[in-house]
Amino acid sequence: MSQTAIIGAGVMGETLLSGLVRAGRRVDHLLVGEKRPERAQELEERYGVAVVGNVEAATKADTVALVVKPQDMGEVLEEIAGALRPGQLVVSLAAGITTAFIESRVPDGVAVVRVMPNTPALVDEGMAAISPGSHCSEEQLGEAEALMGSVGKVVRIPERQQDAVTAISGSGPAYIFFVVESMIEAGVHLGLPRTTATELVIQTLVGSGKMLRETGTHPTVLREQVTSPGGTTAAALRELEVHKVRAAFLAAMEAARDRSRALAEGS
Ligand SMILES: NC(=O)C1=CN([C@@H]2O[C@H](COP(=O)(O)OP(=O)(O)OC[C@H]3O[C@@H](n4cnc5c(N)ncnc54)[C@H](O)[C@@H]3O)[C@@H](O)[C@H]2O)C=CC1
Ligand SMILES: O=C(O)[C@@H]1CCC=N1
Repeated sequence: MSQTAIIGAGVMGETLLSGLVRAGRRVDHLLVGEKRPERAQELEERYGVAVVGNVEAATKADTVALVVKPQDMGEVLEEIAGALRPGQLVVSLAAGITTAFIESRVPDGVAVVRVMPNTPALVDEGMAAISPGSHCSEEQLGEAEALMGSVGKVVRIPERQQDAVTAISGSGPAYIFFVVESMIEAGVHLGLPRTTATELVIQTLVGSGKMLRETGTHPTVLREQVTSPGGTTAAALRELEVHKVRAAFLAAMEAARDRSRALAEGS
């Protein structure tokens, strides 16, 4: 069995680590590189995984997953480049960072795959989009697909779509949680106990998500089924249109896409 290293074990690094462990990956086939000593200790205690220096992780692993912030990527690549060798696979989960950026900092023959994951991977319901770099074989892309497939769904996309994907599914869970928070607050304003409002909103979200996935029916049709002529839903949706919520979603996701592009330029 090949060795996989995860360099940068914050929110997303631990999400991947925990998913691999849940999927049955032996911890002695995993290595972690993590800068903060207290975090390293926490992960060693929680998973029994070896936390080692980045250079050791990169040397021993066949697949190296880079899960540091985009701003830290240059420093990490500089540190591990000398330890990398042709045939290894580097999988980057960082927003904005292009395969060309990584390829220009690692030895020739190291394959690179760019991934945009999301946090529902923590409950094996992740959505990841993967794009191969310029010297990545079908087998190596398949390895990255299997890595992310252990924590959810995976799609292959051209790299030029990665900034848009980051805006939709990468950041997407935050928008959904924002809507959930807003609906709970509204319930409290309408006089419901907070616990009741929370239970109502979460189950409504889960039920609606399940309907979308299991019926395959278009969201517009599902929305129309809830909207009785002259009824309560029509009254609410009219307010959302008056407040330009649809336009706000478009502007928000354009801003996220633009921020992903800017991260590639190091800002
Ligand atoms: N949190 C999210 O929802 C998503 C995050 N991502 C990407 O994942 C990457 C990580 O994001 P988060 O986990 O949220 O950030 P985070 O800040 O929680 O984790 C980053 C980790 O990297 C460690 N680190 C920093 N420099 C290091 C170095 N030189 N060597 C070893 N470890 C180092 C930090 O100590 C920290 O534990 C980012 O590039 C982000 O764009 C992608 C999709 C979703
Ligand atoms: O906010 C961010 O930059 C990262 C990338 C996608 C989700 N979180």
